[in-house]
Amino acid sequence: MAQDLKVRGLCWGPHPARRIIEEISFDVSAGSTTVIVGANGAGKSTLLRSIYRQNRPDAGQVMVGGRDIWQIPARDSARLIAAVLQEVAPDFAFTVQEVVAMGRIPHHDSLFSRRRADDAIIAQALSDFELADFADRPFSGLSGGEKQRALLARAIVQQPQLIVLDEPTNHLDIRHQLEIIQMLRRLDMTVLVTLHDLNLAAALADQVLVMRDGRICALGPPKAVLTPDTIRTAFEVAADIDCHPRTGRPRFSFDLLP
Ligand SMILES: Nc1ncnc2c1ncn2[C@@H]1O[C@H](COP(=O)(O)OP(=O)(O)OP(=O)(O)O)[C@@H](O)[C@H]1O
Repeated sequence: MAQDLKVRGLCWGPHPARRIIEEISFDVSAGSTTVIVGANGAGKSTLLRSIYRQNRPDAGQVMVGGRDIWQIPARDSARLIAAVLQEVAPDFAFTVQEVVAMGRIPHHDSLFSRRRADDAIIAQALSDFELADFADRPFSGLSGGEKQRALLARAIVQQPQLIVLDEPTNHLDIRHQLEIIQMLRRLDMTVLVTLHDLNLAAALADQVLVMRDGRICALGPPKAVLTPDTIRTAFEVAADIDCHPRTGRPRFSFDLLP
């Protein structure tokens, strides 16, 4: 069962005099998807780091299913939250199957135990992400997009309540980008994801959170939030928005400001 996410008054900075994110509060209801967008350096990845328990917040709370993830053991939070990050260890000395299988570790008593049921979960993920043919190949030899799919598969086999993804469509070709978006829409999990592509954001989001200079500058459903004014404020570009003739979703094109 997916659980809801509540973020309250979250602040973090590398030292007390420099806050990168300030007073961030928002909710993601159980099973829904929130997409975070914003210009380079707006604080998107920094916000995610306090949510998946990498940066301990200076102030504020992150609650998943009513549990403050900074107040429970790391192992318990690993059962609640999976993260797919931009920063990938350059040389995992493991096969693709071993990397995907790592997602099961939070469910085990020891690092090396594995249950028979795990094999079916891992095989399904390898198949869903078109990785079955790569299963025995070294992870380090994969292309950027194949690595990204393997890391997504690892997060899915973790069977978390909340999945946090930082730019998961980076490195992916157009078909794989669309497939990842479709796959994320079908997940029975609460999803928090950063995306740069506003067309993909509008296709995926129940709610869009726009960040600027470490703060929330807009929050709400895609059509209400992704307006020319907000886009101009957040990205300093002019946006034209029309309606996609087939899907009915907003469609964006951009220009530099005069
Ligand atoms: N540990 C740190 N020490 C100092 N500055 C940091 C630290 N972490 C992040 N920053 C700075 O905070 C700002 C926000 O960074 P962050 O990576 O969160 O932005 P972002 O919105 O994810 O950007 P991008 O779209 O480029 O990935 C940047 O200016 C970054 O250099």
